Amino acid sequence: MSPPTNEISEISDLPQHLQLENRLEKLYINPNSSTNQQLIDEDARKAENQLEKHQRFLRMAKVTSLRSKDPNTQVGCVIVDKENCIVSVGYNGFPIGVDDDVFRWDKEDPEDNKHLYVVHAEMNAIINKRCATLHDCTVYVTLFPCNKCAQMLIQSRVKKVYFLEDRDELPFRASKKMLEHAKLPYEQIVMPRGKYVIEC
Ligand SMILES: O=c1ccn([C@H]2C[C@H](O)[C@@H](COP(=O)(O)O)O2)c(=O)[nH]1
Ligand SMILES: [Zn+2]
Repeated sequence: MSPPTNEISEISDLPQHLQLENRLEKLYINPNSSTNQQLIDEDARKAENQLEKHQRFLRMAKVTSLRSKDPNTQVGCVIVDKENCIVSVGYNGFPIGVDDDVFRWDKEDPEDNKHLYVVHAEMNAIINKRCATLHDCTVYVTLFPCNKCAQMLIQSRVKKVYFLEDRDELPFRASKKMLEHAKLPYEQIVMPRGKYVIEC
């Protein structure tokens, strides 16, 4: 529907680039109106609630990581379904029956180091799942997944990965390349200080 006649003469007198600008201004929604402010406030509240939910699950992943016997890096992973129910947890550790006292946790000897034995937290969480499928689940992990874990998460068809810490090392760079190509989104969450304080 064309604008009223008197507007046509005003708008058509303007240079082309101003004509669009003029029309856009007429569509401009005033954020200061009470209705729009309420919409903006509601969006802000929803975003805050979402962030708090991610922080809660990442705090659980951090608590899970405390069970790891890796003296250098403890990793925890929590997987939740579409209803935000926890369906699995995992931490980095040696396989069942592989004795922590026999196998070494150090990493100096290329022929005998922990990386040859340790099961990653994400892998343990995938294996430990108490549901038929991880399809569309959300993964919370304290350390960004390596390339091998990224493969398993992609194959498990999880929906998104939230993480606390990242590393600029080849396995993690390769992981990002795969996740982005597979369109599996990931997001780093910042925890305010004190969020790990667990009242026992
Ligand atoms: O995706 C990952 C990557 C690493 N981990 C675990 C494996 C190891 O136990 C530590 C890393 O040890 P560094 O001494 O920092 O190399 O993290 C994991 O669980 N998931
Ligand atoms: Zn891994």
